Amino acid sequence: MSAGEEALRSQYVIGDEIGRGRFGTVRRCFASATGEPFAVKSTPKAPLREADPLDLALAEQEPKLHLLVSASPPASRHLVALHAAFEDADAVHLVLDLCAGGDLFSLVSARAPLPEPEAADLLAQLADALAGCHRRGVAHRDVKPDNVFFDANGVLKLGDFGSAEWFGDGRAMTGLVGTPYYVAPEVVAGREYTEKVDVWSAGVVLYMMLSGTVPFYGATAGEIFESVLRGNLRFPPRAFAAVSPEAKDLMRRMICKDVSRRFSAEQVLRHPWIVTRGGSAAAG
Ligand SMILES: Nc1ncnc2c1ncn2[C@@H]1O[C@H](COP(=O)(O)OP(=O)(O)OP(=O)(O)O)[C@@H](O)[C@H]1O
Repeated sequence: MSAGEEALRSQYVIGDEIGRGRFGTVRRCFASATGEPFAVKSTPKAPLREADPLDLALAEQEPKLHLLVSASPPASRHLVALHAAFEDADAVHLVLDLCAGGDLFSLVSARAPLPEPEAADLLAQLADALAGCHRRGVAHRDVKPDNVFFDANGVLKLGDFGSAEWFGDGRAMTGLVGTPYYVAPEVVAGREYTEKVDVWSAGVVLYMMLSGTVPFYGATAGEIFESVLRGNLRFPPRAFAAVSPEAKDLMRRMICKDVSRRFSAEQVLRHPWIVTRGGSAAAG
């Protein structure tokens, strides 16, 4: 057993595997002292070293950036908190909030289009998570439904800081990271970019919640990138006839090619459609 796994097992009892990602596995675990449940994400470094030096650099950077946003007091209650990290030459083990309520990908796959009050409530929680990250100088860079989780009480938690980057010293970011349907055009274009790439991706998530479709698509990653670069945002009546003008207004301000005009996460939180939670009577 490696030193990291041994240190992990000295404080946590390891349970069943919950899931598997491209490089790592996620297992249930329990704090030995209290029995409190967590999730532990373990990423072995050997396959990463063989795959791509950028992937290895990101995996090694993940705990630092994740800690920066979730250390007490957390930047937002809507971030998956990192409780402990164990690292050695072989692997990185991250002990995380257990998200027992599934993820947004499963929710939209089963139920989209969502009613506007529900979509607005989810986007408000996501924007709060992003505003918190951005205040601490961290861009997530892979906002998509698969990385948006729910805890056992249904509270939204943004997770997976495996693509995150620090921009806190005002430096511009570069590098093609993210996921084709959700990635911002300035990332695809290979230009320098800012934390507003996360707002574009969150806008695509909103479009997905309200219609069950994505705004930019293609048969291959290359075709999707071309569509993203054109950035021609449309609301086909078949999917959007029942969607309010206020929701469309917010999507236009998030999925906006001109970065200087694109909303920040804080501006999203102040938009009338978010403030009134999609016009729901419960808003206050
Ligand atoms: N904190 C968590 N609590 C509960 N389940 C989780 C948690 N984090 C991840 N999972 C689940 O574990 C699985 C693997 O997650 P992981 O983040 O390692 O990979 P991925 O995002 O699916 O893939 P990749 O990171 O390679 O793009 C997913 O099915 C995810 O739903």
